[in-house]
Order: sequence, then C-alpha cells, then structure tokens
Amino acid sequence: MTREKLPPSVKADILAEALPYIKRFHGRTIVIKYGGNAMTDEHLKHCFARDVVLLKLVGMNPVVVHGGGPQIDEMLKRVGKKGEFIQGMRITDPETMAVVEMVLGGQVNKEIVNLINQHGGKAVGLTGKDGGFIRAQKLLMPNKDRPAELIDIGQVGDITAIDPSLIALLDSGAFIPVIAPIGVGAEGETYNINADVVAGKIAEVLKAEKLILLTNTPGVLDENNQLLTGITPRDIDAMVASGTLSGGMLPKIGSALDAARKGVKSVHIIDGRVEHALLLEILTDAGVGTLIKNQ
Ligand SMILES: Nc1ncnc2c1ncn2[C@@H]1O[C@H](COP(=O)(O)OP(=O)(O)O)[C@@H](O)[C@H]1O
Ligand SMILES: CC(=O)N[C@@H](CCC(=O)OP(=O)(O)O)C(=O)O
Repeated sequence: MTREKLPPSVKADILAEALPYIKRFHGRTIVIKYGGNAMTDEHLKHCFARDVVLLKLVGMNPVVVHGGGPQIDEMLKRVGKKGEFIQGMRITDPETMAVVEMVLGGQVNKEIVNLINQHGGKAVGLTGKDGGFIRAQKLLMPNKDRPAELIDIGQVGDITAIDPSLIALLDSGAFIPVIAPIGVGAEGETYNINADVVAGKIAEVLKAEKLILLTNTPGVLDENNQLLTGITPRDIDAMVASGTLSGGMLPKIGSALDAARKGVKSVHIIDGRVEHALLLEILTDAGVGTLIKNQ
C-alpha cells in the first residue's frame, strides 16, 4: 500500500509511535555513517538529507560522517589508476592520497552539505584538518596470516586523538556537522582514514547515544546470506575466521564493536538503500538491520 492510500488513523498511529523516541533522544548525539555505497541513488540521497534535517528539527544532534570509496575508485579510474585494498583498507600512495582528499573533502562532502541545506538544514562540512580535530599517525597493519609482521599501506591513518570541541560547538547551535574521514599528522601530513573507523571514534568521544552505519546490504549476513538481527563478539570472531565477514565489512564491524564496548549505547548496521531507513531505525518500533551487541 502506498503512503497516500494509508487511512488517516494509520498515519496518525505512525506519527504517535515516534513521540517516545523523540522524547528519549532529545538533546542526544546520533552519529550517522553514510557509506559511499549507500549514496548512489539521487532520490535516496534526498530522503537521507530530509531525514537528517528532521532529526535535528525534533531536537537531536545528528553528526554525519561520510565515506566515498566507490566515488574515489571512479576518479582513480579516470586518471588511469586502480584502487587496491588490503583487509578493507585502501593502499594509499601520494597520488592516491591527492585523489582521496579531492573526492572526500571536496566533491562528496560538499554534495552532502548542499543536499542537507537544500532541505532546510544548516550543514557545515569539515575534514579532520579543520581545527586539527582528527589527529592521526601512519597505520601499520598486522598481516592477517603472520600477525607479528606489519604491512605499510601508505598514507593510511591510525587515529591518535579526536578533539570533540569543534563538533560540540556546531551541535550546540543549529548546525549539522558533515565530516570527511581525513586526518592530520604531527608534521601536518595528510592521512586517509576508513570512514567507519572515524565514525566509531567520533561516536565514542562524543558519548553518542547511537551509531548508525548505513551501507548497501540489509545488515550483517550469515553464510546463507540471511540477515542477522543481532550479533555478539563471539559470533563476529567465528564469522571472521570462517571468511563469512570480509572486505569492507571488516573495518565496519571492528569499529562498530569498539564503539559498543566503549559506551555508545546502541550500534546498528542498516540498509541505506531502503527509503527513510534512518527514521525507521530511530523513530519506530520496527527493528531494521543488525544490532551490534558488546557481549
Ligand atoms: N557477512 C557480510 N554481510 C554483509 N556484507 C558483507 C559481509 N561480508 C562482506 N560484506 C561486504 O561488505 C560490504 C559493505 O562494506 P563497504 O563496501 O565498505 O560499504 P560502505 O561503503 O557502506 O562502507 C557489502 O557490500 C558486502 O559486499
Ligand atoms: C583507508 C581507507 O580505506 N579509506 C577509505 C575512505 C573512504 C571510505 O571509507 O568510504 P566507504 O565508507 O564508502 O567505504 C577509502 O579510501 O576508500
């Protein structure tokens, strides 16, 4: 049944269902990771922007952290380069870093800011270089097969500190921070950081009520491609060992679990291809996607 055909009493019920959630989350911080894979459809992008504006207008503090992996790949292709990943992390040589900064800090960030503002919000775009608020150092990744061996994958950053004061300042006003996952090192060098990792850390330092990771799957899927509505650290270990969890889902699940363990009250991986997935998750009784449990 389309929304237009719903009887008025049903529409009123749906609106009334939102009230306890609006009360519960009033003044609370909700960190939303908008994955590059979830931002492919024009209509869905507008739905996302409207949802974020609605959350702000009913008194919550949404903070958007975005990715842009597929958009970076597209630009790399145009300059004759191919994106390469190790365990979900992009190998980032200096030329790739320049493309990453241009696509994330420029194109993708400004598009999201513009969309939110078109729908009546006051979005402000930032990278971790602004106010030096995301500090990082070079990430050395343990080799999956020989953990004692560390792999150098170029200018990929490991977060050393996040200063929450800039975001808190924006949040305390009418502004909606929109953050590109780029960090700055002690010598002013630029780092490419996985957006799920940035979102998880920001949720932790802001003591967020919720962390919602919007992606292009219904949530975490088991070996038969069935949606898992909840997942524990033990399930995660088993799924990583069996290879059921792989690629971009590895940093995602790792940072989701970290955030849940470090005090973020609820952490969800949900399907960004579903219209108004954010509103369904935050303002209704309907459970969508996968809830990451901390034990
Ligand atoms: N067990 C799993 N359940 C769901 N997705 C998985 C799983 N293992 C690997 N993936 C992959 O992880 C991808 C999501 O991560 P990623 O491509 O980094 O998306 P995003 O751009 O949203 O961060 C999915 O599209 C899927 O291909
Ligand atoms: C180090 C690393 O892998 N950085 C990511 C940053 C963007 C990102 O995380 O985008 P998604 O959320 O769309 O995957 C990259 O270069 O693709």
